[in-house]
Amino acid sequence: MQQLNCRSGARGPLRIAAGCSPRPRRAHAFSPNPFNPSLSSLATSPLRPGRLSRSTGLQSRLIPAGLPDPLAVGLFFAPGFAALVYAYFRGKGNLTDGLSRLLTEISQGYFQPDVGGKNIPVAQGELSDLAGDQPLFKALYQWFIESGGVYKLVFGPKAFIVVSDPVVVRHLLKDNAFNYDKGVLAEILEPIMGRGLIPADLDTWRVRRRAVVPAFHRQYYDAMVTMFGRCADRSSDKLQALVEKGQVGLGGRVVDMESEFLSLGLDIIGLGVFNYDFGSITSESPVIKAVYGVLKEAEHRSTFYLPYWNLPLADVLVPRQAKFRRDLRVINDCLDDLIRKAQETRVEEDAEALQNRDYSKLRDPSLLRFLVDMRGEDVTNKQLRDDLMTMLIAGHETTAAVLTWALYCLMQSPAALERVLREVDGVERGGNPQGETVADLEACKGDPLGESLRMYPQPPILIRRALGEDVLPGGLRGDPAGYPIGTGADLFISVWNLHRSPYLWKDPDTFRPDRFFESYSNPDFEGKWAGAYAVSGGAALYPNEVGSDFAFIPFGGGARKCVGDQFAMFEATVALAVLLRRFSFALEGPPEKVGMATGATIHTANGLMVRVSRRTPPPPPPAPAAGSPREEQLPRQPVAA
Ligand code: HEM
Repeated sequence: MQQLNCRSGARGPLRIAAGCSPRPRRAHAFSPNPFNPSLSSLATSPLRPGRLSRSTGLQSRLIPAGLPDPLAVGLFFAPGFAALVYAYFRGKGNLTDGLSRLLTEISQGYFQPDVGGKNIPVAQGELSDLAGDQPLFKALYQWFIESGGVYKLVFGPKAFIVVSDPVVVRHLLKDNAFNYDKGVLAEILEPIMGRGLIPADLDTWRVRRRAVVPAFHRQYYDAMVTMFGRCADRSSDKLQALVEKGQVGLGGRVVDMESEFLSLGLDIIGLGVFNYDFGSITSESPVIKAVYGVLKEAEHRSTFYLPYWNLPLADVLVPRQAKFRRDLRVINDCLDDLIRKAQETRVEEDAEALQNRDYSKLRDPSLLRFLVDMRGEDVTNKQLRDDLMTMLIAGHETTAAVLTWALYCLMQSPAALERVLREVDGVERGGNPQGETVADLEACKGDPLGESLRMYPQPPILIRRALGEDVLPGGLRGDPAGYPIGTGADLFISVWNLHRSPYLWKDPDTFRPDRFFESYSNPDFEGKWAGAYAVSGGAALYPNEVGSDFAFIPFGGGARKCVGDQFAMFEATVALAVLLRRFSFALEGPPEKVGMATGATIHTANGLMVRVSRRTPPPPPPAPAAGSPREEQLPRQPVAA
């Protein structure tokens, strides 16, 4: 573990401390973008020890909202040149650090609005200290161990409060959830998702959430599970063909399974959300290319320092912005066409009648159909498009990433894999899981999938911005008086830290699906954290934030919790079951070679290269006698208390 020096009120040439920015909507030009705070594109030197101090809590605004654009543009570019000079004359020669130091001095000199958080410990250092070879969410872990569950991370004139404590997370996501919006994340996503659920302002969110949630109902899931099986069969057939080509003398064929899961995820989300078959498992099309282009751009924006997309004439002057616009147009045209067709065939009914339609006979069971047919929902086409785009993006990479890391973990854990195989061979009885069987699969109830989501949360960081003043609870060993923060304070909820916290989990870095059958508590919380009780095998579909009192938040929690959680868990379960039954997977090369990179989700740095070979499943065991406990058939390894 890297050592960090603590000192109070550090000042001097290396210091970059400033404070939280109060919503500089127009140009928070120099804030690193935390949607994916890897900063890898900025890093020019390896991670070095940073310094921690108690903050003076200076808050800054770089460019006040309301400035005319030409001035904003001038302010936007000028510091870049100045930073070059500054970095040069301060003898460091690192543009990023020079820029950051310069901004600190400017912000401390001229812009010091107060958004609170004065008593929160501050992590300080060069920007390059915070980056390096590893993604930033991993660097955040080191500061967490040093400075506790609430600390401030400062970049130039911006600061983010990093939260890794379940007591504080519960406060942010549940107890005082409506005091927060998505802040910087919404600013990045708004050009793509408009006012879809993720970036939506609270008023829009309330209306759309009420409309969208009923669309995820029992019959819909049954239809989806059948569709998941069909798409997984397509993936299987493709793998089968690849394996047959490479089988002779090689013991299998090396395939990038991450890429296969991305294709599978895209086809599934297209069919489930707007009944559009991308067919990406087997082909390429302009729409698929455009979707990947937009996803890539979203990711790039999340790692880039300057919001070039807000600049006047960016569409003309910045080639990637021009490409982004073209890609967005292709997708929007496709979505508009689907929406138009759905509008033309609209049959209005109330939500209950819609849920009781016979989904086994529906040609279009999609969410779009439901949303268009809902009585009284005079929603604009633009809003519908925003909703669909949001779900397309939110539901694609996330599930693919879960499958990628679940397979990665299972390939290295023969005992866990063996248990999953016994189950999929037994429960499926030769066919794909259907609506009634899928929830019986322990894999679905979360053991391996839940455990891989614990180790590789998607996304690894949630983002919030305070809409009003608040006092964050102190949490474990924090300030007992709590931490007052003001309007505009930006927060990272580090799901990675929470899920790997040594205060919340036994062996946090070990893949151990059985952990969800155990209970865990920590008296150091002095009753403020209820602990995690055994959740698997119970009524919950998967281990979740309720059973862990916000120590485990794979789908967030509270009002803004993921609407697609069950969709995703069913999808991942079916895909895993279908593929594991037909194929054997072995990691090609050492696990470290896989590496980690982060965008909106954690993906591999080098692909998940896997040797795939055919597997002959054993004959299914006899059906269990009515009422016999499942546990007898599926003995589990004993788990240490
Ligand atoms: C394993 C897959 C998935 C994971 C890990 C995941 C994770 C999450 C998380 C953590 C949030 C909360 C974000 C926050 O609080 O800032 C969220 C929100 C959301 N997710 Fe998912 N998600 C997944 C799949 C899906 C799918 C399949 C869909 C759609 C079909 C979806 C749609 C959404 C939407 C619309 C929101 C915003 C909810 C709101 O603000 O009301 N997600 N997701």
